[in-house]
Amino acid sequence: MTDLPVQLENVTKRYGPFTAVDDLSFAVGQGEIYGFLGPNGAGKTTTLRMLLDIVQPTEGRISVLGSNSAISVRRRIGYLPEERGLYRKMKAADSIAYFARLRGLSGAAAKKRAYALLEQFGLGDFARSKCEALSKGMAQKVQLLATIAHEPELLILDEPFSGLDPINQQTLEDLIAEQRAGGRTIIFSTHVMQHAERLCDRFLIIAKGQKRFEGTLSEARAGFGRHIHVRSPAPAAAFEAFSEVLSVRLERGGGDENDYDIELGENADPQGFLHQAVAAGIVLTRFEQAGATLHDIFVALAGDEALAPLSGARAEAAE
Ligand SMILES: Nc1ncnc2c1ncn2[C@@H]1O[C@H](COP(=O)(O)OP(=O)(O)OP(=O)(O)O)[C@@H](O)[C@H]1O
Repeated sequence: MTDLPVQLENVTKRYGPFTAVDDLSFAVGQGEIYGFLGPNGAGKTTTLRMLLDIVQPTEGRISVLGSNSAISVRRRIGYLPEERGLYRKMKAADSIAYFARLRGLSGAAAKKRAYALLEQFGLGDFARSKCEALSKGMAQKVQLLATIAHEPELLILDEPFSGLDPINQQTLEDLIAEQRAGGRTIIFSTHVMQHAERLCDRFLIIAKGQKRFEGTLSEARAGFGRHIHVRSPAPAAAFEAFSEVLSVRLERGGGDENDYDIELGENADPQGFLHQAVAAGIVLTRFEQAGATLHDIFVALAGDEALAPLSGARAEAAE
């Protein structure tokens, strides 16, 4: 089908009358970090399981590392499932070595790698601890290390950040970035937009089984209004009267210190906003321009409101 590590064409998955994934197509390039974003029940896990040939699509075609079944190339794939699970009685190092051996490493190489990874990721002291004695976050880290121990060229991580504290979330971000620097291709699903915003080369937003957007952050932003953040003693109504202002949201308020998030039209010039403020004698003690965040885009494209037919600029962004 293609040289791309992952490609889906018109993939649909139905469970009886229910369509979990609806005519979904996307491709992931070699060495990309690809974010898979969607609200609960959007079809992310189902899609990742179809990629891995754990469940079969009702319709459509899937290619993974040049094969039409991930099972035949499983040694080249690392998969972190959404439901975590380690053998409770097995030691941390043995767990990692066990998964690495299943993926083709020799016993000695697997063990050596397990100890090295645990050391590298701050769990050296727990190498001989049974998994049942690890905290939830530590166990998750061990499972992640088991996912990468055989140095797979394609990593598929289902909600890898959930259950990790902020420090370990950062460690995981670094790990994902390092894996990419080593030439690997990574797909991960998440609800947390900040991770995707920082890490992903491209991302896909899915809702109700359907693709809402695929592309880069700047491509997503192009279809959205521009935001500015201002601090001013003036009331919101003063800004609502300006031309090109679509909405004014009070982020923090009180006395003379109101912080507003102001959305301007797509082609509006933020300097024009400044001129209007000066002309109206409005004091601004802060003025910052910002693109829409991935959070804004996600809510607009995958929130309830966006489940109605899309219109205008947002529909174009979702094409
Ligand atoms: N085996 C199954 N039988 C019937 N329905 C299923 C099955 N597996 C998934 N579904 C349904 O398909 C839809 C998509 O589920 P999926 O787990 O793929 O969503 P998700 O995007 O991963 O959600 P979450 O973020 O909550 O994990 C859900 O409505 C779910 O109930």
